Amino acid sequence: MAKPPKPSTVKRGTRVAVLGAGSWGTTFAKILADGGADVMIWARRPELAREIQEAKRNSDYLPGINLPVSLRATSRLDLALAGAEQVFLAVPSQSLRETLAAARPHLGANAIVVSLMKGVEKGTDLRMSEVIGEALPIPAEQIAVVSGPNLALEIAKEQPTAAVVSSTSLETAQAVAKLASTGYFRTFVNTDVIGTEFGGVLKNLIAVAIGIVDGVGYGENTKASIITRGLVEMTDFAVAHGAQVETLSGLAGLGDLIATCQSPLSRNNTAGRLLGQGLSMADVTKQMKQTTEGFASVGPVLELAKAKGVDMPIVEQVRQVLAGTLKPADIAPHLTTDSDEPQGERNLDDAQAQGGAAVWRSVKRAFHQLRNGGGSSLGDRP
Ligand SMILES: NC(=O)C1=CN([C@@H]2O[C@H](COP(=O)(O)OP(=O)(O)OC[C@H]3O[C@@H](n4cnc5c(N)ncnc54)[C@H](OP(=O)(O)O)[C@@H]3O)[C@@H](O)[C@H]2O)C=CC1
Ligand SMILES: O=C(CO)COP(=O)(O)O
Repeated sequence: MAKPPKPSTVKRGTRVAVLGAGSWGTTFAKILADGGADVMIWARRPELAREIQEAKRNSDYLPGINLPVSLRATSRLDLALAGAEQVFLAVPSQSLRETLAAARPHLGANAIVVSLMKGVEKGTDLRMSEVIGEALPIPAEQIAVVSGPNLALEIAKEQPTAAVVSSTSLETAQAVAKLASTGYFRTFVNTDVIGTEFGGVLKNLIAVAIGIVDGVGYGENTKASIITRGLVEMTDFAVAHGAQVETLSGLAGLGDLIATCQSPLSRNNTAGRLLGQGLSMADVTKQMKQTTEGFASVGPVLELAKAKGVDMPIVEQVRQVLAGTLKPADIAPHLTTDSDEPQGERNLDDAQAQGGAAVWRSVKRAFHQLRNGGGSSLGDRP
């Protein structure tokens, strides 16, 4: 298998495909087109492909947004993938494998394949990059993931933000970052695929918890406690699975956690709020018109946590609320414990976070860099 192209060989007008024309796929296609790539987006519904192609609009998912005139759309996978050097995937996580099976015959052998998704596959507990590695005959060096505080509608309105592109190959991450960069979208790179992917998966679950307590009517103390303890859970979990602790305090971890927990634009947050207001999981699922990844990944995440002996009390409470076995009003950041004794606050510098002290050093380093005009963001490199 040939090596992916070096960043220096990636030129403007590079042919890329985006599979999935929902809110994120369409927004990402806009980022790529605005950055100068030749983008074709695949929508599974021909009428949506036609609207994007002809009216440069996606009124189902991004009402009011004008898409770039250069953006092309099709409902045919073969046309979308023909000649694509980079292929970006933005379908719901649980449908990735079937989408890849349909795409495989049309995919170039050297194409870089990039997950924009934030989920874990039910049944296999695999991250999206792992599903790609299983479903396609390409080496890990040709696979990348993108994550960060990236609420689609804000970005579609060209409000500035940043993201991180991660691949085990720094060259691949840089090649993707180079294309996926424009005036309002700044991309950093790292090689910690595990931390980058799990950051995106886990913040969804904490955002559901935040939505629940919001729906119940609890205030800022409750939410701040859940966000803080949630970051500890996220870090413990990801590090136990091989992530670098710095990644969880970067854009793909803390950054995305803040955005998703704060914003009513977040579907996970919104779905949690409906649960907190008393709706059942089935009713919330019916009401949500878009993908709510947290609902599907709560089971796989808890299985993965159990396998590594990681305690995830907030995520466990989310599972119980979803299952209808815990009243939303009983969800709390108190962290379930069998002991009546007061517990020490297990912070990010706890030994279990394996090098959590490094987080603190990184935070201090980042503040120092910011104060001195440095641009580096913790583990994510420009
Ligand atoms: N929206 C956001 O702000 C962000 C989302 N993400 C991640 O991106 C991924 C996609 O989310 P998002 O775009 O928001 O989701 P949306 O719900 O907005 O869109 C989903 C897209 O996938 C298509 N789709 C649904 N089911 C299938 C299927 N079985 N096979 C093939 N295509 C299917 C939909 O087609 P149709 O319209 O025909 O139903 C639609 O084009 C998720 O993992 C999410 O976590 C990441 C960062 C930001
Ligand atoms: O991942 C996102 C923002 O970074 C989008 O979050 P939701 O899927 O909850 O809308």
